[in-house]
Amino acid sequence: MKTFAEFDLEPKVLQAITELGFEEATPIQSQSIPIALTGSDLIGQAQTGTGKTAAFGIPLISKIAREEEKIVALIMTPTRELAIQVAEEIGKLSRFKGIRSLPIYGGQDIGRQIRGLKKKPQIIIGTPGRLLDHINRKTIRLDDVKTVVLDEADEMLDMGFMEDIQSILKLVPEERQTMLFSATMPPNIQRLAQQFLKNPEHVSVIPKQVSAPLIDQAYVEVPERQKFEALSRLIDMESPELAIVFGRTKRRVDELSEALQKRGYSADGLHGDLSQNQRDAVMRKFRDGSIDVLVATDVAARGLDVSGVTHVINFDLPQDPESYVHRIGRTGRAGKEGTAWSFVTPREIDHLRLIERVTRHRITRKPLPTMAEAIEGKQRVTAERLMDTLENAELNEYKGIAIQLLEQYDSVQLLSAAMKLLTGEKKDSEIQLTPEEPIRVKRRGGKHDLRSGRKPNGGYSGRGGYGSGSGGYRGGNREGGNRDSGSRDGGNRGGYSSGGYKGNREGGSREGSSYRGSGDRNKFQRPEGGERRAPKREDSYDI
Ligand SMILES: Nc1ncnc2c1ncn2[C@@H]1O[C@H](COP(=O)(O)OP(=O)(O)OP(=O)(O)O)[C@@H](O)[C@H]1O
Ligand SMILES: [Mg+2]
Repeated sequence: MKTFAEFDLEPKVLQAITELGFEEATPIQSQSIPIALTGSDLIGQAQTGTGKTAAFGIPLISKIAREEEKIVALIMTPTRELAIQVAEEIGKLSRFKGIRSLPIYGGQDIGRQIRGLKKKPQIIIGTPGRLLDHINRKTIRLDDVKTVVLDEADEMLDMGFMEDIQSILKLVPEERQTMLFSATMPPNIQRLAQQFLKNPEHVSVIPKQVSAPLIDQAYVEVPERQKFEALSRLIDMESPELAIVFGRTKRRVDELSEALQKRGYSADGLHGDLSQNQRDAVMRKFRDGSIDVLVATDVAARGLDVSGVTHVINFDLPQDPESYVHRIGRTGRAGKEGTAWSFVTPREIDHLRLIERVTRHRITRKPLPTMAEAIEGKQRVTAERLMDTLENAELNEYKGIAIQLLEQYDSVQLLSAAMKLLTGEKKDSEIQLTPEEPIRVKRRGGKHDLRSGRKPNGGYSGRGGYGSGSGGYRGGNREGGNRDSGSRDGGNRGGYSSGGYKGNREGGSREGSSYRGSGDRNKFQRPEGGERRAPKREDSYDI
């Protein structure tokens, strides 16, 4: 492990890193920072929660001069929440250097953004749709941009942002550095890389399994109509500090968060149909702990970094393995442990097996939590609260009544009554959720490997993320890599018969590995005022 002092960074950047509490660089940071500082293009892949933001943020900030009054760096993210979060981290990293950065995303008052732009930020962090709006209004000019980062590039493609990204990048000078980061690199990413990156260096920090190593992964087989009961019991049994529950559709998320509230849980929902103010409020409440269950669509699957998320629960299985990896990666971050549970209906077992195969990780089957376990879990929490109060609170005012009660009643009886009261038994209100169709396994042509998208012989062979002891990836064997001709983008994704950057992947050279798909998936109308999505995704993958 390297310390940050080993990189050639200016004191003000180092100071900011120290202030953030980072002591050692994570593997992706150790490898990416020196390369990024040279200015070469870069594709960075590393497990969720291992510090990819700082891996591009630190070099990016290092290269900007404080006096600059133009936009010199552009970071694109697929979701608004991620734009806000990345902007925050960039803000913290550039604090002492005095670099200005600004998030630009849909749903926020454009006037406010224009006022922000007048302060001449050097770094813009934005979602593609709103960025284009500003470009069209001429409130953002990209003529001086020297560095572009595509965070979660594969997701941006899946959301149908390809054309927007193309239009944006056409306006950025050719002489620039382009970096692309994600935990997963499905083959379609190569199309983007070939178009927009020049001889990129690949940095992959991926051990055998793609998902982060500190996540305990389990599933329970549960019929659709029993899922809600299973969820309540699971939450009671595990008593998460903070949990994210993923539902498949916006309707599901609405129904689920309402149902959880009805049962007395402190939960709220997040999805793309809420107003930006509502989305921001929910995220704020979750970050500050005033709600402890966030129910969300895949809008929260990528990149979000909320410390204290101990549990991720897939109430519905995600459509594909990439999404699984990103969803569960909301826990087990920055060296902490986490737990991921997935609910699988009997007809979805095959889909779970596919996820296991692609992520190369066995997911442990566990029985449905029993009522007794749920009650025991709740009682444990009550007992912990009680002991905490015992140790930390001022109790003198209560002692008189306590002595009186103890004279009258048996102490065990008395404490049991107090615990019952504190546990706050939940109302067993009847909950009816609209059933979701089971996810079907879709044929995935060729061998799918989430670890693709790197050069065959240059893999990293050290530890994967912090805290993991597993060995690194050595060599590549992506065979053909046809992702899937019938997947969620309507079957027009088209595969690569052979991939390969720098012409050295088995069976293909860079020039020879042409993209064979038709571009139809991007030919659709952009919804009014909204951000663009692929049509297939809209109905089957509605976030
Ligand atoms: N060197 C470091 N030491 C300690 N903590 C770090 C270090 N670098 C980053 N972190 C912290 O780790 C957390 C995860 O970082 P980040 O969000 O960049 O992960 P990521 O790799 O982008 O994950 P994802 O794939 O989910 O987007 C953040 O809270 C960040 O502040
Ligand atoms: Mg990230």
